[in-house]
Amino acid sequence: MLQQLGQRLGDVVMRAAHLQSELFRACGQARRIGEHRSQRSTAAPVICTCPESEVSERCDGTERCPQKGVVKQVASKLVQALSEKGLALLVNHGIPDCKLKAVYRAMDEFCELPEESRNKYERVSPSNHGYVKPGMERMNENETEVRHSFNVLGSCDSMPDKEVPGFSTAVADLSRDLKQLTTMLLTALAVGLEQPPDFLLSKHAKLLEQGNESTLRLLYYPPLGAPEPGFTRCGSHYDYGTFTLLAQDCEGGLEVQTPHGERWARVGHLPGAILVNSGEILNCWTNGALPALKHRVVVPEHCGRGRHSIAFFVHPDDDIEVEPFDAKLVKAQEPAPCRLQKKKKGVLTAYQHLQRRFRETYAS
Ligand SMILES: O=C(O)CCC(=O)C(=O)O
Ligand SMILES: [Fe+2]
Repeated sequence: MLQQLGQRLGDVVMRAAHLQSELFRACGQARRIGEHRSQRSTAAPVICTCPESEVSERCDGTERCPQKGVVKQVASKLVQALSEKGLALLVNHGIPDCKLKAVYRAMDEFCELPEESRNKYERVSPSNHGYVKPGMERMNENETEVRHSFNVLGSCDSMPDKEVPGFSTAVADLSRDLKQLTTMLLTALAVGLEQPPDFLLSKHAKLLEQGNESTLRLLYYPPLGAPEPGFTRCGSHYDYGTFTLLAQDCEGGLEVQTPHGERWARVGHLPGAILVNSGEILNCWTNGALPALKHRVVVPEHCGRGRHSIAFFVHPDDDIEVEPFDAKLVKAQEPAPCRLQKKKKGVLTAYQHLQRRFRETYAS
């Protein structure tokens, strides 16, 4: 009898502890991403890219956590998040806020220059490097997209340092950290897909060098007042590459359509987090197992301020082909049509795919 009672008490205590930890987890998650505030917000999975035991004061983007342990912990969470939601919020990623803010400031100063100074750095097709003024790029035809972008390719050196001292230093500092984070994520993704650790890395061997179109894009969306028909910040689209890392200020406006949902949902702002979302090439490689995320940036109703964001578009090396990997890799998936394959003539390379998208979206 006493033994039975003891057992029951033990069970109750265990259950209470379990419920408490569930509650803490749920509260932490909700508090962090503010998902409970609006029905239209999406619950973006939060992934810590530096295990708790490794987080230290010194983890500021230059001090990295040991790769091996991190990769294992991130791998399955990342694959699950990208397959179910197409996105995740990365925390403890090691990229200090001050490096992001330095780039926001550099872009602010660039946008304050007179138009003729800005135009000296204009993007000239087919290169993707350089300044893109408002209205020059359209993700869809019906709306004018009001944003300034400065695309930075690792292999190009035309930078407005004369007009904005420190521009390239701020960009280089951040790019170095983003490349390091990307290396870890590509390794984790490969491991999560049950492939050798360097399976995806080897397809991105020239990241930020000649022969690879990965791009750091600085974005500034000027204040527009209230939403107005015919104008938006960024039309709905999929990113073109493997995945994108996105940092944003607290202005808001980013909306996503998760793979199995039709409605647009806001992504709550989690200070310091970096969003990762899958792009068209990852979608194609995995035959839809890791679907590309449709997203857009709307003008918030209350909009009184400008919005800053930084996107790091991760692309495979130019000559890598865009076709589904071996069927074994994407087992148990419905065969989803890969929209990137060229009819009959074979497959596109990463570079050809990108150029095709640029022809569709850039005015010149
Ligand atoms: O500014 C943003 O938050 C998103 C930008 C974006 O989606 C893009 O440039 O592809
Ligand atoms: Fe995008």
